[in-house]
Amino acid sequence: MFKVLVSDPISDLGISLLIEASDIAVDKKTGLTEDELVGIIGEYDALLVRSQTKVTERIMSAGKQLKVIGRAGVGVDNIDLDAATKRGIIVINAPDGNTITTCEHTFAMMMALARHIPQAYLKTVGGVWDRKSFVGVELRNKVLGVLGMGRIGSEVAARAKAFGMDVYGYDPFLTEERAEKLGVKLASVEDIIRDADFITVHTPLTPETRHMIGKEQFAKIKKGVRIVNCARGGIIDEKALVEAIDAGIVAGAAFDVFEEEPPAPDHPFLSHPKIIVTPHLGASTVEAQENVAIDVSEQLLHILRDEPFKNAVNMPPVPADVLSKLEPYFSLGKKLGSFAAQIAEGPVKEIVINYAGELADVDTQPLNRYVVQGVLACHLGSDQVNVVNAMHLAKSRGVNIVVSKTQATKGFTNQVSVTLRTTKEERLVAGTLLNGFGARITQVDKFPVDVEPQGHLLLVSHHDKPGIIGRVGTLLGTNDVNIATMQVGRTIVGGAAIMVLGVDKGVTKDVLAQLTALPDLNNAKEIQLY
Ligand SMILES: NC(=O)c1ccc[n+]([C@@H]2O[C@H](COP(=O)([O-])OP(=O)(O)OC[C@H]3O[C@@H](n4cnc5c(N)ncnc54)[C@H](O)[C@@H]3O)[C@@H](O)[C@H]2O)c1
Ligand SMILES: O=C(O)CC[C@@H](O)C(=O)O
Repeated sequence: MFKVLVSDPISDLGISLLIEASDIAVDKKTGLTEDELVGIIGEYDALLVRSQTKVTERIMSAGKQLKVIGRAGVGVDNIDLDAATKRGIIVINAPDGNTITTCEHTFAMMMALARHIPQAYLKTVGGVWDRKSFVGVELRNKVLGVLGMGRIGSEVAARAKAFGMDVYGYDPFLTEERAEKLGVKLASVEDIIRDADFITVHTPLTPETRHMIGKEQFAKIKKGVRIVNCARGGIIDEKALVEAIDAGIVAGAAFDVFEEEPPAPDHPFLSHPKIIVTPHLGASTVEAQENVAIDVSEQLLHILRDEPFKNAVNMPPVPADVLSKLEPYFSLGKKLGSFAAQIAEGPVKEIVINYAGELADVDTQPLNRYVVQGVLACHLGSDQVNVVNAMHLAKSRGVNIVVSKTQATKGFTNQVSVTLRTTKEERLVAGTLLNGFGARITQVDKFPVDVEPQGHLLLVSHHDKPGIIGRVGTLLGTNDVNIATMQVGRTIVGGAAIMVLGVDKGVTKDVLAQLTALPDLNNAKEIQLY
């Protein structure tokens, strides 16, 4: 008999599959503290949560029998994934079940914002018949900018079209073909900032999306824009948003999510007349809660019964003999994918992985997944992509994966190269494992280099001319950025060249812009590898 603990409110109908299974015993105990969970988790094989329970490392180490944690919903930011992976606990989620519900909530928020419904309601029930203060705007003929065209963003776009809106979409995986199919204009963030009357965000919260609309964007944004966030707190800079509203730039905002949840009682959103809020209700419908609970219950049953399952967020199923040959390359593969994704511009169309040398004789499928994970995690969020779901996610986003192998190497026993083809360009990053020295990046595009793939790196492309290295060093020094390592690569003297610098801390966008403005320097990009 397997024991399942449900520690957040989840409807019986959703988990009826578990309740009715003869080999499962379900306990529902909601509102427990971490200490209380630590006290009882040891007797359970599975834990089923929504977003309230924070599944910490402490809880997992006390869960000696715990095989699986099910999240009835999309975001797994309340589960310590690393701790789960370390212990071999499979984490599963239900990414599809609340898409429509959250899309509809976004629309409810957008319409309530356009027509001041919460503010008007409060006045009316307070006995004041005020028709003058609440003149709204129509959605028809307005430009809606959708940042993040995944499951929810695409559904929002479809509904916006039915309202007669002109929809702009931006997503690193949105290609011209897909945009056309969805009937949206393929736009950049800048296009959206410049033209949109309404902006709605539907991305995960990642280092890249954190404050993707902040002070800098509000300085250029279309006056009178209205902003909706039903995705994750922090994608829009809350402080900068309040300033932009108070400065008369932004007309209003509707937020379902906060940088800190629940927000402090004195949070400026809670008393601002132009901001409407809900307490993370995006997924809270009877239908969605049933859908996600049914999905996750099904998967949970498969895992407990040792049957094939989908939507695992964390576990790499690799046979032991393959593992011993490939394991040393997993981290390198992921970093090469991540490096390539961080330097390539435009929506990714194809990932080409080439194995040279001894690796050509091995079934590299598990390693392919690490490379693809590295590419996708950059845009989808590291908590959403893992070696189990990486290929599925790539396929569902129309990203083609090509794997080629060759016995011949250029001096290395093994070499892995990752070529990323986007709608704009093709970028290549190759690496190897050097006996006794560990992982190295050996090539970036056509340039040979020798770089440890670790920490903060800067990739600078320039013309091979005297003085350029000094200028880069001086500029970084002036901006308090310490250079730990530096590699220069060129193919001909006086031609195109690159520098890869290891720096002790991240650099600001402003420093990158200053670097790019240096004479004879074409471009500077920051890459973070962990
Ligand atoms: N409010 C709620 O209750 C609620 C409910 C469900 C989901 N969510 C949240 O909504 C968000 C979207 O969920 P989804 O199911 O559509 O996820 P999804 O993975 O299907 O879509 C996210 C999309 O964001 C894109 N993206 C990543 N980085 C980007 C960037 N820098 N610029 C533009 N696009 C970028 C990705 O390519 C992807 O297509 C997630 O943050 C999820 O946690 C909130
Ligand atoms: O459980 C919830 O209501 C939150 C759901 C939502 O934020 C998600 O990521 O799925």
